[in-house]
Amino acid sequence: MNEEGELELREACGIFGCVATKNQQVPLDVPTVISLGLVGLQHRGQESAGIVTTYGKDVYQISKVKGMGLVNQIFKPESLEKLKGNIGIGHTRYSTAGASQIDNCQPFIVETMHGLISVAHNGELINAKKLKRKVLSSGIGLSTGSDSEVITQLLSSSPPNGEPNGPDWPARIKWLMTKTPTSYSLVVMHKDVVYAVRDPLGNRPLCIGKVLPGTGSLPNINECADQEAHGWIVSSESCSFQAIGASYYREVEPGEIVALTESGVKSVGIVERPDNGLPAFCIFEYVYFSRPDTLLEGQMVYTVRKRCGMMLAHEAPVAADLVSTVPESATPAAMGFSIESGIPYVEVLCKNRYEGRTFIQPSSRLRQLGVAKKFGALTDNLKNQRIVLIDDSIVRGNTMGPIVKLLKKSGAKEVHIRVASPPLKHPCYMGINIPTREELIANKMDEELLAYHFGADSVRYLSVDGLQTAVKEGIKDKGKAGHCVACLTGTYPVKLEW
Ligand SMILES: O=P(O)(O)OC[C@H]1O[C@H](OP(=O)(O)OP(=O)(O)O)[C@H](O)[C@@H]1O
Ligand SMILES: NC(=O)CC[C@H](N)C(=O)O
Ligand code: SF4
Ligand SMILES: [Mg+2]
Repeated sequence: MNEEGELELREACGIFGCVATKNQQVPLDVPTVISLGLVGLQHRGQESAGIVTTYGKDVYQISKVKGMGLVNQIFKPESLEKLKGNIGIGHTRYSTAGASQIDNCQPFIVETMHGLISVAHNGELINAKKLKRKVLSSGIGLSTGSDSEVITQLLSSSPPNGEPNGPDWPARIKWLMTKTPTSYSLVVMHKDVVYAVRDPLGNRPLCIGKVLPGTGSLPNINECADQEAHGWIVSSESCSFQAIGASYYREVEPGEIVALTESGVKSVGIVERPDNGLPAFCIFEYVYFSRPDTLLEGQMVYTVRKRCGMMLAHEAPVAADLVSTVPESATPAAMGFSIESGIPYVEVLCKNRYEGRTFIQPSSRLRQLGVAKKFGALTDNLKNQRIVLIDDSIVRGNTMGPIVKLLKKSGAKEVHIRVASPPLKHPCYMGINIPTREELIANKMDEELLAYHFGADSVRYLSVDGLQTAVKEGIKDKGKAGHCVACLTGTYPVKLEW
């Protein structure tokens, strides 16, 4: 909730982990690698960030730096100096549960029977309230409003079969996973291991990269399979690998627990989905949240967005002189629309690069002002032109109205809005703070009314089928892929229990 008491559509957090491999002549600078990794994930969370590191020898010895703000503001050389270790995890946050304040800043650290554990979480527990009651009734106090703290506390209790041979973290993680089906991608650090965990539905992304000696080269993993790793990393998105000189290794599978140690990467368990149904990977990661250079399910997000634009041109054609984008995230879809329709792609809006993403402004008033400050019209390109204007999504409708006004005022003859995703009508309970039903403009107006409201000549959305087809086209094993489309259809991947 913001100060006006309204829920906002926010992005998902970014999580990152790194382990240096043993016997390296020049050891990997793990704190710097993690901070670079988090910069690459900055688009997923801009409220606060934190890094925890250790040498993995003493279960009570860790160093941590956390703060409010952007990664580069928090991790300056002086603060990176404070981080010691050859293994660590990091987080960059957008709050979905618990206020945006330093107490809720991640990674969370708690002391367990076996020493300290640190946890960074992306997602939102669908049954957080129930689990919170469970934790509290077992006599454990909670000090924050964050569901990620609930995860950390649940991991600090022994699994039902006990631990006759010492701490069994995979068993503890599996036990947690049977208590909550979604939504979480986690990095859990204890002593000398980072566990990378993806919930059984695979709702949030998580992938592994191999750090190679030197920087700059990014060979395909098949080309560098024989090269010795300098370290291993795990990240919400592969876009963060490029800055580190790491190559993409593989995704963490839905329900999988992978251990990263100085000896390498090992799958240490998998929790099946209860009904053996398909995964429910968030389709909005493709539409808006992920960076276009990220690989999801073996395909580049940019390519999928382009295909959505092509599909949209096919489903909702219109006679026009040019196709354009509402920058940034809609640009690949606009390219796709242009290719499929044969109408040239021309830029009509100039974006102020110092203005952030509008969704995430802390209040409605600021969001509206934000839109006005964010765009200028490229008048020479649009005078007397019939424009097809592509956006990736319409949520509250704050962005589109002022833009159409600006374009018309600047001389556009017609503005036809084409949206590269279906109408957003239902809330998300899995890690994205989509506004309430009442605030979502698609619940108040159909396409015709929206066109009138925005002052546009027409509005058309992509169909749910069209979006799913565009996403599935590039997935190799189509039979195994499944996506959550709950905010578009109202059908949730699991029963909602509070
Ligand atoms: O209907 P609304 O409530 O206005 O929200 C929809 C807009 O918000 C997002 O852009 P945003 O400015 O967040 O980021 P971007 O620059 O990555 O496109 C999205 O891409 C749409 O343009
Ligand atoms: N966006 C997220 O993934 C948030 C994680 C967690 N629920 C929090 O609010 O901190
Ligand atoms: S409801 Fe929408 S935003 Fe939430 S996980 Fe599902 S597809 Fe993603
Ligand atoms: Mg946008």
